[in-house]
Amino acid sequence: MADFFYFENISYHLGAAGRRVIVSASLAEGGVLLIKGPSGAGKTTLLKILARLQECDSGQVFFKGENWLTIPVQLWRAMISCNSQKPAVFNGTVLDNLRRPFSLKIRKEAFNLSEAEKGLLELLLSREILGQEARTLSGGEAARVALLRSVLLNPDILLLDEPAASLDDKSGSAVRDFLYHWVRQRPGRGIIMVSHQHDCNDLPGTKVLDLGVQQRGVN
Ligand SMILES: Nc1ncnc2c1ncn2[C@@H]1O[C@H](COP(=O)(O)OP(=O)(O)OP(=O)(O)O)[C@@H](O)[C@H]1O
Repeated sequence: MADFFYFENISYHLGAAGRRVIVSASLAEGGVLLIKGPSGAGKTTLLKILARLQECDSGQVFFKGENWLTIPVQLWRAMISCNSQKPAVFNGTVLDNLRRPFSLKIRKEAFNLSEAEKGLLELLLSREILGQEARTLSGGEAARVALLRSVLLNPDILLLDEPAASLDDKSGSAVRDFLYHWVRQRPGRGIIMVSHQHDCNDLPGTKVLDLGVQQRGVN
């Protein structure tokens, strides 16, 4: 389904007087869109725009046929969940951190402990980590906990900024397996991911938007 999620002529500047980027691309249901390009090409900025955390100069985004501006921003952010390169870690244990957004979110699902434990194991983290102070986690552990927190909230689309950047090969591979399983596990999901990993390109349903090569992306 080509019109599951797409953006048209999204235009933005890199910094106050920086280069102008104009991009268009689409994401199929069950698919993955990889955003690539050199450092400073505007990959993170594009993710923030799609998450409605930052304004663009012009352009439109459509999700399931609806223009983004017709959807309240809080609802949009619940459906289109963004994980930054520097994951937010709050005071309290890992369990507190995983539970935290359930008291704030718009959706009605309750926190599911067994789903959280299953996710931890799939991400090569032990159940015992639930009792650990979240601020004592390593960078790679914190990144995986933040990813799990987003997934437990059951978004439609995950926007991920280099989810495997701080991980060793084994953990990075577990994260990629987890994500590719997640996106196909239920209909109505998709992933847009900034990634420098080359091993994702060949996976079925994966498209690449290269901000270093072209300003107008794939359609
Ligand atoms: N809030 C801001 N104010 C000023 N300049 C900014 C701001 N945000 C981003 N930039 C600039 O815009 C450019 C693109 O930044 P962005 O983080 O999108 O790049 P990137 O492609 O994700 O890079 P990297 O691969 O290094 O993470 C950079 O030159 C950055 O300094």
